[in-house]
Amino acid sequence: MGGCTSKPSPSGRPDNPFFPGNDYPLIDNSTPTNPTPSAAKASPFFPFYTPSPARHRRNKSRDVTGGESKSVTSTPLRQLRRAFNPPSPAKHIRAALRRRKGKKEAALSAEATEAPPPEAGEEGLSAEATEAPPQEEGEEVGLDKRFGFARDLHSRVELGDEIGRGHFGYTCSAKFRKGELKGQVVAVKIIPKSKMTSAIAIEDVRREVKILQALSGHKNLVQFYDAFEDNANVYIAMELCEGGELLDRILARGGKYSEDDAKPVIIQILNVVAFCHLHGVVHRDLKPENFLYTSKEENSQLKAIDFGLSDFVKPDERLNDIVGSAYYVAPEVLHRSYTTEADVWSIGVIAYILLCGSRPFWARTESGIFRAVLKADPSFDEAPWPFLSSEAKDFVKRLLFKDPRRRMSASQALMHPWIRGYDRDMNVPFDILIFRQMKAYLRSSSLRKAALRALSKTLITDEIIYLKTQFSFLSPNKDGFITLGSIRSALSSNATDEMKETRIPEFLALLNGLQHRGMDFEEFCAAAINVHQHESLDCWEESIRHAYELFERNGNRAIVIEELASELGVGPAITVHSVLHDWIRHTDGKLSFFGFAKLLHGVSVRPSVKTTR
Ligand SMILES: Nc1ncnc2c1ncn2[C@@H]1O[C@H](COP(=O)(O)OP(=O)(O)OP(=O)(O)O)[C@@H](O)[C@H]1O
Ligand SMILES: [Ca+2]
Ligand SMILES: [Ca+2]
Ligand SMILES: [Ca+2]
Repeated sequence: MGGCTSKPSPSGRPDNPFFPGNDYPLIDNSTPTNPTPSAAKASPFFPFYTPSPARHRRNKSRDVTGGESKSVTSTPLRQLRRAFNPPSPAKHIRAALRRRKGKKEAALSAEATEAPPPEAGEEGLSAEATEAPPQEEGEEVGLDKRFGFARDLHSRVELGDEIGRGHFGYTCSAKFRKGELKGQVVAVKIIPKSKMTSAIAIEDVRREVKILQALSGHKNLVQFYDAFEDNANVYIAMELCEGGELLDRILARGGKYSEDDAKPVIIQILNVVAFCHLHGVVHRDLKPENFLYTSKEENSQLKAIDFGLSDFVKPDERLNDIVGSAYYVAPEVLHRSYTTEADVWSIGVIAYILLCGSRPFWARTESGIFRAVLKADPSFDEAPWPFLSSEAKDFVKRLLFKDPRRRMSASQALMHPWIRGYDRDMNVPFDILIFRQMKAYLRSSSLRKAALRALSKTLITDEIIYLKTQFSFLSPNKDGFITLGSIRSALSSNATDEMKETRIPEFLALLNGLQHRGMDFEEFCAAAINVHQHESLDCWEESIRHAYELFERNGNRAIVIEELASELGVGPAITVHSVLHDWIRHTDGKLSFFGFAKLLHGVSVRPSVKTTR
């Protein structure tokens, strides 16, 4: 069964992912962050970056609060200059860029006049918009903009020229005047306090620094040095990356990378993102602009920057605020219930762009893009896709599964056949997804455990290779067993302080089913098998039939509805019973094939949702 391949992307919709592009960008007021729609447009902390230059034009003309600064008004040009082509037909990125540059002014004025009224009820986005809680007027008056950072920037650091700009701040080169880093040239990101017009915006900056500080040390993450403040600004001193943004390299190449050139880029991105996820951080703004090269050299190291939209997430928690950049945003973010997999989607978008030079989800307006993200399947039919390896396509498709439960995790992606052999010395980090699976397994009923054990006998080679790697990570003493102690020591090596102090104890507490015993590889496979991912394989039907046969031989038993209900943790309601009726075979009272399949998928116990915005 080892040769089983993936299915083509689910419900392969052949139609064009373009939509008539005259929708008003609904997202503007769909997040509760925003005090009011108009204030949201004026706020530089508006958490969603529109790809449409039109909005910035409108902002400018409509902005009566004076909240627009140089950095925001400079963005439309930057984004126009940097637009990718639509996916269909895939065109050479450079040619389109040249064309667009010529038409820039015309396009700007045309699009600026193109703002039709909002469409009601579309995609649920406008419905969600009404959920935005009202924010008190004049909140800014009482805002405490003290961060507790050092106030002696100017005596310790000499600021140099501006080297970059974003929505929130600008970045300068700088030099330490004294101390350990004396003479060292660094980068200082400067975020004006005048832009922090809400408690949430202030909290975002606080978190940006905290996360950078907590994660600093990974080779693909910008090194943090120190944070400062004065009455006007917050200053984040970090490693200077002199090689420019990944986006510029993509554009300089004309958009397309050979498979072998794309691999090291994607590996570095996956590496740092798997690290973030293990440490409980979702980046939420992964895009080629937010990866910098340390030097101009072709194979210099890539560093993730800009944790301005990042957040902490506990293993069991889901986030619900809609943030990110439209082209890269995952469907479940738009549905307001997501966790680490949302970052993996963004990496899928980056991988798609690297390999073909076009965006997988494209439209002329924000709401059009969102519709494409939610509904359209990216095209793999046009050049260069037919000429790329099937592994490359499978890889990208598995990052872009709309169902986050089917999507690969970052660690898993590093083990995908397309890149697995590329870097022999690669250390694949522990997968947070395995942890979630193990936790769920340890808490499930003996019947479900037996079902999972049967299914794990149908794992394919690629799955086994990945599970072996993860197992050997967790059982460093090589005695063939995972224990709480072995998990602790595996996670502690290379862990950040934050990880050691809070995260590892949290992990261990959730795995307390292992308190008095070990777990061998066979059981680990049952614990870690991901039913939703396994289901996306071509051989699923065959696989589950075979698993049921095994389960019939040594796992199935007579069960009554009450017991089943309590095993599943559902109440004794009559409606539940009528549902569970089909799960039990009438002839002998044992679990039916239907019940077996249902049991494998588990009952979805509603996870806690973190509400931050
Ligand atoms: N460590 C660094 N070394 C060199 N340049 C940097 C560094 N950090 C940031 N920059 C430059 O400054 C730009 C803005 O930084 P950053 O993306 O962190 O700001 P932002 O205001 O959060 O931007 P955004 O609009 O993307 O949210 C980057 O795109 C990059 O060009
Ligand atoms: Ca950025
Ligand atoms: Ca940012
Ligand atoms: Ca921020």
